[in-house]
Amino acid sequence: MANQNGVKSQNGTKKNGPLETIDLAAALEAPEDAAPVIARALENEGFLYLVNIPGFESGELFKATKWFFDLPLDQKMALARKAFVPENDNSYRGYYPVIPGGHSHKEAFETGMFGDFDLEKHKKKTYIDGRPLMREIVNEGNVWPDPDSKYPHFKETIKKYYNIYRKTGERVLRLIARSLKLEETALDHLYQPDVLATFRLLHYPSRVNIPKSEIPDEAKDGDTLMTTGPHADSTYITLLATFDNWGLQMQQDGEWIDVPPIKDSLVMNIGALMTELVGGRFKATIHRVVDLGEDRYSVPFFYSPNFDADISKTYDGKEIERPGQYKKFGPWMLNRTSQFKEYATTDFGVFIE
Ligand SMILES: O=C(O)CCC(=O)C(=O)O
Ligand SMILES: [Fe+2]
Repeated sequence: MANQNGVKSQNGTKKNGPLETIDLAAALEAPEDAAPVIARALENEGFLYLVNIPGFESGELFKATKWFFDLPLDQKMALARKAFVPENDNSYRGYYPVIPGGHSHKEAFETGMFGDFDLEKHKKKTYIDGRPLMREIVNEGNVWPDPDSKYPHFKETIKKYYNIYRKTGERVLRLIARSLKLEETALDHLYQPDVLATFRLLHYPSRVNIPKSEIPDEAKDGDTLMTTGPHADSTYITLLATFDNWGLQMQQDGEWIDVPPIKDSLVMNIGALMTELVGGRFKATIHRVVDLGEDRYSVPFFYSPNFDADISKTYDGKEIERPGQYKKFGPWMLNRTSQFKEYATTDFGVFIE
């Protein structure tokens, strides 16, 4: 397993195992020092750690996450997306249960858009030939467990951490803009009025006690049992709390390398769209999650631009060729999302300019 103790690298920044560690509070004080370190980490590993993140305290988020998944299944299913419970109204946000039979073995609770966005205005759904509008699906708002439950602060806690992750993403993107020799705020307009991001609480129940013969081959790599198979993330940047869990591994030179837990850190990695927008300069590194015999919890935030953000050109103005000729972020992202089994039966609706 990788070394969990930080070692000093030559430029004085701390490396934890294979990865660079960015002290975010210090990076905000001296962005000109941090920006090149971030760029180098994204070019070389595609992963790094953020620590000393203003406002972020993983224990509080873990408590809320664990509380949610400990709810009885019927209370969680009351929040399930329409694809799982047809009488529910929520198509995009909410809960999805474990879908047995694949490499991906997890339940999730998803929220998004808390910023300045007026969700009430967007609650209504319009149908064209029986199909909803894509824009309204992504703006449908969040669903919440019964407010009379024993954990009345769940919604406030999730909202608080959504905003901490979002702010962190914005800060890191400014450092990335700087590292690309752009104005620090050059990319900000892509993230207003709010990001079309997903904040996902995850629980991976362990399958070690299930007979091996009942576990699908796609979840096995020799003797290693996976709970999420090898993949690259789709969008811009992923910010991920792994709490004190091992299990996350990234691929480097054909080897699987552990990404060990570090207290109060967020692991950050790059998605495929960011790779395209920076002309291939940053890596969308393949990673997976291994089942180590215990239930695992994690909380990623898939930080993305807004629905209408133009993704047709690189940041230095070169046309991007991609299948489907998607020019706007929203339809591109939903097409990609529908390729995951958790969304395969979801109708994301009709796209109108
Ligand atoms: O749970 C983790 O540690 C990683 C999750 C992940 O890779 C993903 O959701 O894309
Ligand atoms: Fe991932």
